[in-house]
Amino acid sequence: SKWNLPPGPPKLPIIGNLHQRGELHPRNRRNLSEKYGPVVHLRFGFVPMVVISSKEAAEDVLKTHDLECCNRPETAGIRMISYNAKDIGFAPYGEEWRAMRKLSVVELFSSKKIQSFRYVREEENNLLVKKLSESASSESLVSLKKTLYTLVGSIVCRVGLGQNLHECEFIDEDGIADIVQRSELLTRTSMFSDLFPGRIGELIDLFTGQTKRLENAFSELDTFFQNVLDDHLKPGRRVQEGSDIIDVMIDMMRKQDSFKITTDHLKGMISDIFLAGVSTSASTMIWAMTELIRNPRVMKKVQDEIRTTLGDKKESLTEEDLNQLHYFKLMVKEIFRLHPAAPLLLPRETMSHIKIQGYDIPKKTQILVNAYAIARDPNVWKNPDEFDPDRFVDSSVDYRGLNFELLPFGSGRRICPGMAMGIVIVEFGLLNLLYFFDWGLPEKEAAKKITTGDGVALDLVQVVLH
Ligand code: HEM
Repeated sequence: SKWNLPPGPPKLPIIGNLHQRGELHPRNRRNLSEKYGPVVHLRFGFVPMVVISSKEAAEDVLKTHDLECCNRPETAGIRMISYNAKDIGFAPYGEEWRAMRKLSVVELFSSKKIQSFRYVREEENNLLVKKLSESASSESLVSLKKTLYTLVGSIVCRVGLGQNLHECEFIDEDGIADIVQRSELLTRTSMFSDLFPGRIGELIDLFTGQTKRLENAFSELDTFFQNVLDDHLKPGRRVQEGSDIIDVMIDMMRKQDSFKITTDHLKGMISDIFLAGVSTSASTMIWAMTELIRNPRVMKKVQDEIRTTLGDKKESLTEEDLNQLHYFKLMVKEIFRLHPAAPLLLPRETMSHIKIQGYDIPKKTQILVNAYAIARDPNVWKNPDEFDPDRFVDSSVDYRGLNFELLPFGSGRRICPGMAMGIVIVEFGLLNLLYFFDWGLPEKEAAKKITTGDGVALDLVQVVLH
């Protein structure tokens, strides 16, 4: 080749590196960079791909070449849940993406909006504390997955979609974890036509039944999104928390005073808020509780700080209580480092030929920024696999997109717009769990485990009222 392409494993004819797909699993990703360096070239079928695993190379892509990369709805499942890229997360760079993102920032994520929904987060957390107190007094085990998906789902659905899950007719509050996980299955399901675009790929998917399987999985999600939309379209709808972003979009659609908003844009927005908002925050909290239960020294240090600072007598907490805590916030930062909810960020595609760390990256190459490997790079972090919030005591490294060794929310033009909301949901939820309760593994039986994100976290745990 006339180009200096990055190194990578040898490619077989036609399939390329398809037989090495497992290398892209979060736990294996570091192996790839250990063998080939921080910029690795792969090809899955006909799709060329570059995986970035160092902070310098990530900075090159996300800062220097930000404008030359756009997000890529790379699989059929993602095209479905993004309603053909009519959402924010997978919309190509352009006017529509800009308008949708701006809408979300003004109507959902501005600091004024986030502040004004403080009472929803406080109410939902109080409800959680009440439920957990009942589990504690009856000595029944608690499922972290069910508890935390329900907490985050209730907050996100109330704030973003105007749905109070405790009264909702079309979704059960305890069913949130299942529905989100079904969507994750959709994003993970690989179709032949994703790797070999064209008629032949589509026919093979049809004959092997993959198309049908994907459509079935999507249909349940789509029904939920359609119900949310129908609820907004009902004449005389009872608006509990004031009009939300979907009301605003419907209004804009009727007045035709913006870009041409279609039902796909509305469902794309609902899908983004629900899917991007719920599983990210819930899985971060599950990992925080898992690491704390596994590391009693850190658990004690965090709880001592919380209980000494806030005193022992509070009946409920407010978000202001978070401002007084220091070590607690370092613990959350350490969780964002060890367990980034989107380990490969959102896939990008080069819109022109660029150079990363001296390597040529041709136009239309998929770029995956391996935030997981970067946050565990032994050249940057001491004992990178250890859960140790103390590493941040004298460090100014932060996770808000400016330090490329720590990118749980991404960086650049596509940085997570829900970051401020996600942080407060995670921090305040954890604060309530740690202030009011003591946590441990069940005494006799082994704790049930769940696979989430990059590994196996705890699910069933024991809770005791402090
Ligand atoms: C702990 C919580 C969260 C984490 C760790 C997280 C992480 C991320 C990451 C890594 C990205 C991709 C950024 C990139 O590729 O550079 C992203 C994008 C996005 N996130 Fe979040 N997120 C969280 C919470 C939320 C919440 C609460 C919402 C909405 C309710 C949300 C909505 C979005 C959207 C719409 C995008 C796509 C942005 C675009 O492409 O322009 N996120 N998030």
